[in-house]
This record gives sequence, C-alpha cells and structure tokens, in this order.
Amino acid sequence: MQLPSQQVIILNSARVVEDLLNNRSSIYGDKCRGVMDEILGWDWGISTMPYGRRWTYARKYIHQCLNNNAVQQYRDVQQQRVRQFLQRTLEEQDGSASIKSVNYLFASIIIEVAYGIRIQGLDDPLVINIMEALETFNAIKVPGAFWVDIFPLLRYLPKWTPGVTFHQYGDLNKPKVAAARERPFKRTVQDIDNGVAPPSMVHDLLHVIREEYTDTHEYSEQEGYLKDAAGTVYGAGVETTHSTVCWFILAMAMHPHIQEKAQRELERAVGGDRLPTHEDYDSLPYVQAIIRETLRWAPAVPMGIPHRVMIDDEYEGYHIPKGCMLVPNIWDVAMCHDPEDYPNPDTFDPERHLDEEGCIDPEVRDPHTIVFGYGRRICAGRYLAKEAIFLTIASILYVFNIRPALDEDGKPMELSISTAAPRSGLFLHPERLDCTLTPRSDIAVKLVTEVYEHDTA
Ligand code: HEM
Repeated sequence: MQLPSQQVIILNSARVVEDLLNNRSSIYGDKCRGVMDEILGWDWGISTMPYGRRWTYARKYIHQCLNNNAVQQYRDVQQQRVRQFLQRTLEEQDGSASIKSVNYLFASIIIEVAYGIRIQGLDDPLVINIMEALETFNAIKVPGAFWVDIFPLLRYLPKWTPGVTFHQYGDLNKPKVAAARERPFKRTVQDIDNGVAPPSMVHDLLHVIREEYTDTHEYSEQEGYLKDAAGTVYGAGVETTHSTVCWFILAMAMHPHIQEKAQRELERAVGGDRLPTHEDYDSLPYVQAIIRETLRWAPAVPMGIPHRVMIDDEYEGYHIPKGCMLVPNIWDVAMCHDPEDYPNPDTFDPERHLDEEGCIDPEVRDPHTIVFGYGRRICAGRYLAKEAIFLTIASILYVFNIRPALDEDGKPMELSISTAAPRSGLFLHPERLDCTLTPRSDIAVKLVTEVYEHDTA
C-alpha cells in the first residue's frame, strides 16, 4: 500500500515473515512511530521504539529479569495471584466468568513483577492511570483512526481549525501517558529507599544501576531506560495475557468435550489433593495443546506490531525500499488461520497439535513462533506470558466447569468469537464473556479455600 506518509507491505505468509523479519532481523528490527505516538508522548514504549541505544538498554533490562531462567523467580507471585483469582471466582454470586476479574489477575501479577506493588483492585489509581494511557495506545493503532497519521502535514494545522480534534485528544491524554511511566516507578523508588520494597524488576535493576552509575553523567539516562522497560512490561503484558485467557474460557464453554478431556489429564497428572503448579507443565501435553490452539485461534495481537526496514532490500525479485513499514498479518489465512498449516482453521481443535501418542507434534507449526513476533523485536515477555497463562489455564480447568451462560429462556447461549464482541485496535480483546465458572467438586473448593487462607494468614 502506498500511504501519503509511508509505503506499507502486508506480509501474508509465515514463510515470508520468517525470511524477512526473522532471518534478516538485523535490517528489519526497526519500528515505525506515528505522529499520534509523538503527540501523546509514547516515545517511551519499547514496542514501537526505533532501533538504537535507548531500545537496546531498555530491552536488555527486561531480558535480564524475564529471560527463560530468571522468570522463574516470579513463580510464587503468579501462584499467589492465581489462587486469589480462584477464590474470588468461587465467591462470585452467579458464577459468571468475569472479564474484569481475569484482567485484575494479570494486572496484579505484572505490576508486582515489574514494580513489586500489590494492587487491591482495578480501581487502584495507579492501575486506572495505566489503563487510561493504554487505551490511547490502542485507540491510535486502529487503522485510519487519526488522519494525521496518514497525512502527517496535518499536525501543523492550528488547534482552533474546525474539525481538528487530535490536538485536544493529545492535550487531554499526554499527561496520563507520562504519568503511567513515572508514578509506579516513583512509588517503588520510595519503597526501596524506605527499605520495604519486595524483589521486582525495578527493585533488582535499580540496585545494579545505582552501583554502576551513581555520580556519573549516565545515571539519569540509565534510570530512564529502566522506567521505559518497567512501563512497557505492564503495558504490553496485561492486555495480551488477559485476552488470551478470556478466549480460552470462551473456547472451553463452546467445547465441553475438550474441557473434560483436559480435566481427566489434570486428574491423572496432579491427583486430587493439591492444585496444579508450574512443575506440572511437562506432564500436561493436552493442556499445552489447548494453550497453543487458543493462541492460534484468537491471537491477542492479530496484526502484530509493524517493523520497519532500515536499508533498501531485495526479496524474490521485489524491491523493498528503506523506511518501508512491514505488517505481519498474524490473524489471517496467511498465518494463524492458514489451512495448509492448520486444516479447518476456524475450528478450535487442540488435537491438531498432538501426534498419535498424544505428545506435542513437532511437525505442526507451533503458534508461539507466530504470535509473539519476530527477530530482534520478538516479545520480550514471552516466557512470563507462557508461565502465567499455563498456571491460570491449568488451575481454572482443575477447579471449575466452564459452561455457556443461560439466556432469558433458560437455554445455553450460542457462543462464538463474534458473540464475544471483539474490539478492534492493536489487541484482539473480547468485550463480553457469556460463560459461567462453577466449582467441579467440594474437594476443589476446599483446596482453593485452604491455600487461600494459608496465603493470607
Ligand atoms: C499472550 C501474550 C502475549 C502476546 C501474544 C504478545 C505478543 C507480542 C507481539 C506480537 C509483540 C511485537 C513483536 C514484534 O514486533 O515482532 C510483542 C512485543 C513485546 N511484548 Fe509481548 N506479548 C504477550 C505478552 C507479553 C508479556 C506478558 C510481556 C511482559 C511481561 C510482554 C512484553 C513485550 C515487550 C516489552 C515487547 C516489545 C519488544 C521489542 O520491541 O523489543 N508481552 N509482544
């Protein structure tokens, strides 16, 4: 596509995405920043940050805390917050599956991992601020939402020009975007200085930065990179994980036989006297297949986050000019719904990821290699996402039966991705979940209550 400001290439095959964004990552690792990003002050968001020094440090800081091994230090946090979520769900009067409660679960895990802050609900002012800021990020990423991103010269129109709303939108929201980076960081620094901060990304890395850079001209720069890192972890981590678990709940309500099969696997692997833990992962291939299928069926970031090529390139006879934007079409027939890789792609079918012995089939394209992005810009939080999503899904399946809610006539509601009213924007996010979560047994209720009381004692 030739936009006035930009040439755009939509990448419509996993092979091409792999050839360009993975295999030529050194020249395709740049990002595009729109005019609205600048107007709102989103320069600190790593996922759209141009390739360079600021991105390199911020990414390094995330990697130090959330790489495959380091992320395990946050297993206790995940376990406690998942148990709280189970207890909250047991207490729901009508058993309805609440999108807000799933959102609260991932907000509480990720803000604790990033800052060591324990929130008391989604109405915590810090969370409200971050959510409002993120809302602007999602809003400006809806294609065509702001003409100024398509015709950048419009930004020079005076604020009083009739019909020009982007300036007002920027003036209203820019302070929220800045505060989302500053406020939680400031609170953690205060806690560190008062000696009451628990371990977290900011706690651990600020210690390192203070040791290495105090009294040098680089100190405030390095502290800034850490602010970028922690702020982006929250921003990029909550919506994505939360959406994935909501899509999982919907899929289970639509397919009770899949759910029952997973529950039988959990009973065999975990037994009847404890809740699932991270250590059960390897003994639960069917649950793993459900997670792969959820990521594929309803990928949380359906059009990825566009990359930008840093120099002129040639590919299979095509000229790709420097500065061109490349959009990976993750959702479409191109990748997650490609009938060659995934026959009947619209059907939710975990079996497609398994071989005849019921083990994960290495011949089937693993959706993790598609939905978390590519090359140098691959999702920096994927290990935490994988751990937290697994623990949540295994625990929900172990404790609850997931069913469609009943309509006014007492009949189970017809469910599909479209009944969940997905919102457009950067994230594929359900607006409603007409499902119920009811305890599977008295023993399951007792287990949740016991561990919850133990954790809160
Ligand atoms: C189901 C869960 C998730 C999905 C599907 C997902 C997907 C993505 C995608 C598609 C990108 C863009 C990659 C690219 O440009 O090629 C991305 C970037 C990113 N994600 Fe995730 N993500 C998830 C969870 C998380 C979590 C839990 C965190 C933090 C703890 C996180 C942190 C980030 C960061 C920091 C980036 C920017 C990386 C960079 O540009 O260098 N994500 N993610």
